[in-house]
Amino acid sequence: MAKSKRRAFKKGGSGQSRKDKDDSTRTDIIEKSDMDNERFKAYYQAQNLVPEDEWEIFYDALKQHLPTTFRVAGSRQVANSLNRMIKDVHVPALSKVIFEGQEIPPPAQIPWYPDGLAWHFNVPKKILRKSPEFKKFHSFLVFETEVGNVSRQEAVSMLPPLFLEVEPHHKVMDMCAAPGSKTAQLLEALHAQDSVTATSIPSGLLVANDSDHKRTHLLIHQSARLPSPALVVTNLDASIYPIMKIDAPVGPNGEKRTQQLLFDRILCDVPCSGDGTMRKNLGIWKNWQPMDGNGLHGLQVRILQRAMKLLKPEGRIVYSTCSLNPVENEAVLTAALKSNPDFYLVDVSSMLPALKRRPGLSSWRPSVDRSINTAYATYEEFQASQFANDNPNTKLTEGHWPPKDVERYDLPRSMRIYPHLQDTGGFFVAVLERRAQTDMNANEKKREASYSEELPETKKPRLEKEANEAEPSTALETDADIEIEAEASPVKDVAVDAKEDEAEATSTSASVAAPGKGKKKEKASGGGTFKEHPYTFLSPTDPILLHCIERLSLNSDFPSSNVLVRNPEGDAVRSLYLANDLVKSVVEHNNYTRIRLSAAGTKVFSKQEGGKATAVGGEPQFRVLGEGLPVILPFVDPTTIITADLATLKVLVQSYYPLVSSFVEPFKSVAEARPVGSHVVRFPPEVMGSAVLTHEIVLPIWKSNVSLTLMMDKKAKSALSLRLFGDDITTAGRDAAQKHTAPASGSATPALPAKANDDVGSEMMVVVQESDLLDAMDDSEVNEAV
Ligand SMILES: C[S@@+](CC[C@H](N)C(=O)[O-])C[C@H]1O[C@@H](n2cnc3c(N)ncnc32)[C@H](O)[C@@H]1O
Repeated sequence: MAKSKRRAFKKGGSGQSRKDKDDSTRTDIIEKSDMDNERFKAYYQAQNLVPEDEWEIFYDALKQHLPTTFRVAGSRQVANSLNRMIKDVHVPALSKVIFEGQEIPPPAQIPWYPDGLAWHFNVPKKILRKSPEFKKFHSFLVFETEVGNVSRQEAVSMLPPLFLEVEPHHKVMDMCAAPGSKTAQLLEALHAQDSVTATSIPSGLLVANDSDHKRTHLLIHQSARLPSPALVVTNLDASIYPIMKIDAPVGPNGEKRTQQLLFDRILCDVPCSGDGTMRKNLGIWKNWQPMDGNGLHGLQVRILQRAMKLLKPEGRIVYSTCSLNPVENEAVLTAALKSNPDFYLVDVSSMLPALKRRPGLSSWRPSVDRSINTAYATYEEFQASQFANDNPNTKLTEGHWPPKDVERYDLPRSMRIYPHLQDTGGFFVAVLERRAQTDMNANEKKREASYSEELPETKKPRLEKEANEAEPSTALETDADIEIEAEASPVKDVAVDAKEDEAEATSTSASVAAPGKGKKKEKASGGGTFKEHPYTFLSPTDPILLHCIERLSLNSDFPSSNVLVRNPEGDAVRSLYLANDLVKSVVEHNNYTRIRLSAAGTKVFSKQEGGKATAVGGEPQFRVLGEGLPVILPFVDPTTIITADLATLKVLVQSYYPLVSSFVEPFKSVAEARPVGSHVVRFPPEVMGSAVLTHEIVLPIWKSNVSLTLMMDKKAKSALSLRLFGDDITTAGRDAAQKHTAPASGSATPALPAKANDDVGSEMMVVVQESDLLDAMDDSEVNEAV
């Protein structure tokens, strides 16, 4: 088979990268002519997914190449600025591109996405490689993706966070979050108040969870693109997620109290069979069969039911899948709504009016076997059948079928997105809300209380071993009401707790007391591969912390009691993280191994390794990180910030360690007068020849005895260089150009605040080659969530 004819796939929701597989053993290579599946046709025609006369259009759309889509990410102000650049600079440059005699349409804004911040274009890879204009645009996208200003994400995958309507004060949970494209959107909503240069500290919280340990780390990596003190990452099975504790207001006698952490917003973007992604994951054509959806139904119901228990009254849940199968969608909703009568589906037909959608189905027939047997209209019919008699182990439950009173669930309020409606993948979204407590009648409350008995006995999810081992005792709590509980004893020293936690993490079993339920045996939460270090909050008088505060002249508003470290000793030895109050509360009141806490807050300071890394007196030197700077900037004394011009920035971008003496005045004298260590430089808007800096940018530098270093990750530096100077003038970029493999240069475009998001001190310089750019794009396709 010719390579050009082969297209690879990943199955939706499985997260398997094409690079994970050895070509010789792959069965996922498919010819265009293989895009046909009789079982798929028979099954979905039996469901009346679309009107009969629309079937061919729908089926044909599934076989078409999926357009490339991306979202301009980051905080609102930065995003709007980059969006203007795309509109005013890139789109005009891409209009009227003729390739092999054909006019290629430029990228266009996705009409339903708020503020026109999402784009789509449908250009074959060949054009991206060969058309100079598209090649430039492609480089721009790759670099901006690297630094987090652009998110490559399927259009339909952008929907669930929009329907969740997150605000900065909300407590938000993303139950199945990896690899994290929706988590990024949720974080952006929490950070809606960020400015161009400074990150706000939202009062809300985002708990991003995934049961897959490796994917949790991918999630942490992705979320680092929008560093947030409000983020917590956990690694648990969402269907048994424990109710965590947080601080409650102090009691009347000043006693410390805790309360259950219930969420305002929960996203359930559950694992699914993924057949809505067939346009991209072509192997689904070959392997599709209805039992995949049947098998996932139970886990999906349990995850949604668990979310319902973790939600506040009047809170909102968005349930979504990239599956077309009603068994994974409407059937899950009815099963969960049935056991939680205080929930209802919300009519969101007036939201995103430009989005073309179809109402959720009110009737469907599961297939009872692989060969599409949809003969049974109701569960009762099925149970009474010879088939059920002959096949007692089918594991099909009542919940797989529509209930008799299906009308009462308002299923048409849920949304189906089909590929032919607006040239996207297939998707399902439903918005559920919990009634205010006073609206619940006594009967409903009673049913609510018996929640745990009502949980359907469904097949155990196929999870990683360690996720199965993590069965927190509080997962069995049935009560989701907010309870203020008096602490039996004052809050213990967190450092002591952390050490105890670590000891627990290494044991194989532990006895813990579930609140109000006496002693109970619990499997070790820290089993399997959970080997995280404890989280310890530093004393505000910690000498290293005080040194960092002093070095940057942080004002007294800096939340110095919210700085934590991650090492067994609980000392400030390497990195310092900043958490907001809610994240601190989560860390302090929950055993970190039991909730398998994988990340909390964001890194702001790091020890400078090597060279002149010790200050006078032999103290280790710490520096502010690029990713941490926007978070601490609001607290930095403005008089300590050095002001510099574009010519200075150009020198800093061009070389790794320019000598202080190589700069021009007045910057040179200012830099000479500064002590060795971490400093912050602001570059005000300026025009210098063809380079235009439209917004102020603020960046961290490190001063050694004789030289300065711009503390930016190499890719962020290249992206900044391309934006500002129209070319990659960094050392890496010049090396690449010398090998005739440099990333394509773009025309000088207005600069955006750069995200300096890595640890330059320990960084290996790698030359970015043109082939890497295409691969990088491919990687983001592979990792992109659907
Ligand atoms: C559809 S993907 C989520 C995509 C993600 N929301 C995004 O936008 O990037 C489903 C995720 O659920 C995770 N998962 C599977 N079973 C789970 C469970 N029982 N609890 C939590 N996560 C689970 C998978 O590891 C996978 O990452």
